[in-house]
Amino acid sequence: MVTPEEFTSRTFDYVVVGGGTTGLVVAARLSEDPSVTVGVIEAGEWHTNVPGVDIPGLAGSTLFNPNFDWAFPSVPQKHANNRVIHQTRGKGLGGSSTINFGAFHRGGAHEYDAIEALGNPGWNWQEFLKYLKKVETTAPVPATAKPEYKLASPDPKWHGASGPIHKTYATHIAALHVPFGDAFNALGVPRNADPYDGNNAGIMAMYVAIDPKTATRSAAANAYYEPNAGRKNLVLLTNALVSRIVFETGSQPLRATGVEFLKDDKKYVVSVKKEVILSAGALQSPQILELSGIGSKEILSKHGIETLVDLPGVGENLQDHPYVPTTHEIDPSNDTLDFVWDTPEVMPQHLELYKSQKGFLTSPASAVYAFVPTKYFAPNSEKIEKWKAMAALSVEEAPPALKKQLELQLKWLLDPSSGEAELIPYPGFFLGSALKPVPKSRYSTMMCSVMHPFSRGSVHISSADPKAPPTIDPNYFSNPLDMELLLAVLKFAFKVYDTSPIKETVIRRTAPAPEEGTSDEALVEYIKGNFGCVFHPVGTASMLPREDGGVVDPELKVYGTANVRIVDASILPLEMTGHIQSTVYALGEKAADIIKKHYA
Ligand SMILES: Cc1cc2nc3c(=O)[nH]c(=O)nc-3n(C[C@H](O)[C@H](O)[C@H](O)COP(=O)(O)OP(=O)(O)OC[C@H]3O[C@@H](n4cnc5c(N)ncnc54)[C@H](O)[C@@H]3O)c2cc1C
Repeated sequence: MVTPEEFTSRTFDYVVVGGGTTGLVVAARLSEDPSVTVGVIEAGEWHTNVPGVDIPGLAGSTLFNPNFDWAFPSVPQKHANNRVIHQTRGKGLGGSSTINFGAFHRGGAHEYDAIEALGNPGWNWQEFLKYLKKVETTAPVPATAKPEYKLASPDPKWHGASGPIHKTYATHIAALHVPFGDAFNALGVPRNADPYDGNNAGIMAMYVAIDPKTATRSAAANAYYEPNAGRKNLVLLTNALVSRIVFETGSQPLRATGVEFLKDDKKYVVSVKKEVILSAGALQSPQILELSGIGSKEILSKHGIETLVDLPGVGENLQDHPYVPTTHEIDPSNDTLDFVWDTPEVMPQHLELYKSQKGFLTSPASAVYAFVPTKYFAPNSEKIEKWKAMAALSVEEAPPALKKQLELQLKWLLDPSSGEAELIPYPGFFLGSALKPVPKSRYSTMMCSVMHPFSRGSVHISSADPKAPPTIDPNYFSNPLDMELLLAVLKFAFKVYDTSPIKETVIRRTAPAPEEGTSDEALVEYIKGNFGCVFHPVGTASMLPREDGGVVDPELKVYGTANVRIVDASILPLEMTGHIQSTVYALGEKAADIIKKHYA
């Protein structure tokens, strides 16, 4: 780490904006060549030796802390009683990989192939698979956990053996996860013994990004940056907010010559020789583009910013996974995480246990996930026909660019092997919901989520001031099909709780409480009042043809520029099933190869 004066005294070959998940992948890979210089600018700190970051069971404790979380609000959501939905984004070295919940998952082969089908040659499942494997080192299934899991039999051919991120199965599994697997199975949802082979539907145990040697989080900062921090050609500047990209006046296409940033309220510019790589994440890369004069002319002129490239796709096509929890009180003999809230005095014992890599703190709370195709969560075939008609109408009414995306989503909705809903059993009362647990009672919560929402939102600057948070409008449920689907997933979760061997332990449903009403209308109100997002925003600088609202081409180059690329989750044109971090790391790896090849 250096001072801003030292940083700006150099001209770097590459300046990476945002030392987050993808930014650090690209910086680490490009600086493998000692003749290449890379400068990384990160707005937050380098969080080292922080229990809330390192200890898997404490994931979530950094949320809302301004040192770790940008904690953006959304605008009031007009299709959800004007609620403001919290948009957590990681702040600090490693970005969101430093604060996320560690689930290490993959999309389905069809979702990666769709990226290619939307106009991006070379961005398909086979190509992604190469990089998904490059990212990871896979630990053997822990011997202690094997009999309990009964789901996991990974085939090494789908898994990486020597990448920087360590992935393992959780060593501590709440006993309840096993009967949940059985209940899903009883409802027809098949077990999937290795969901990493391109078919990710079913009920499964999920890998987590944890180094099993230390039982600590494995993420961008400790996997991609720390081992390379000693490289002379890799220079990191923290606590510096990038305000814009500086371009050569009159250049056509626009040529970036530097990056402007604020540190301790002082303005600096660092020079760049080859490229600027924007990796500020799906909510802030569009912000920096707009502050730099790239975006919709209409939006830029409103804020007094000269339009250098009129690119209306910037900040549009925002998608995320909306989720809603349902909670049941269960038999008090169950071992759940509720003790953390009602008997906090036992925490020191658990911290002690953790030192010998034992106990719940070694693992994320949830170990079993279900990705459920429509045919299982739809109540009947008439409903599927209704959803099909709604989706077809959305395709018909969509502008030409969006039509191509929605056509794919319609196909997946009807595909018996595409996981269109996610259900995550959580052993305890989930404090994200509005209700409060009764001390000494035990609970089980199911997170219910829709994987390919038909709604589209946007993120744009709210001001020309780089310190002003962007205006984030995920526009949840603007397409009514998303509410229909989420309602059906919630009702499917009720069915799971009403199926053996879970049914036998349930005392009563506490959220939504039956007294609040059991009609669809009442449940929709419950969803509106209690839903949140799973923090997987994508699409806001989509890799698509320019005429389809694209912001970057298949080489990740921003249209209208000579040397600015975007490498982060914003370039994914369509939301993926489940948890996107492994895909995001993989796209960072692929981007680094694209850039290296370009200059070879
Ligand atoms: C709370 C939470 C839980 C999640 N759980 C999971 C999970 O369990 N499994 C999973 O697969 N995925 C999960 N995700 C999603 C996943 O972590 C992200 O999709 C992924 O990390 C995004 O990577 P990125 O590189 O696009 O952005 P980020 O990793 O967010 O990086 C962006 C970086 O840019 C920096 N930055 C932004 N603006 C500026 C600026 N102006 N100047 C300088 N720096 C700037 C930020 O501080 C940040 O470090 C979760 C995300 C969150 C937030």
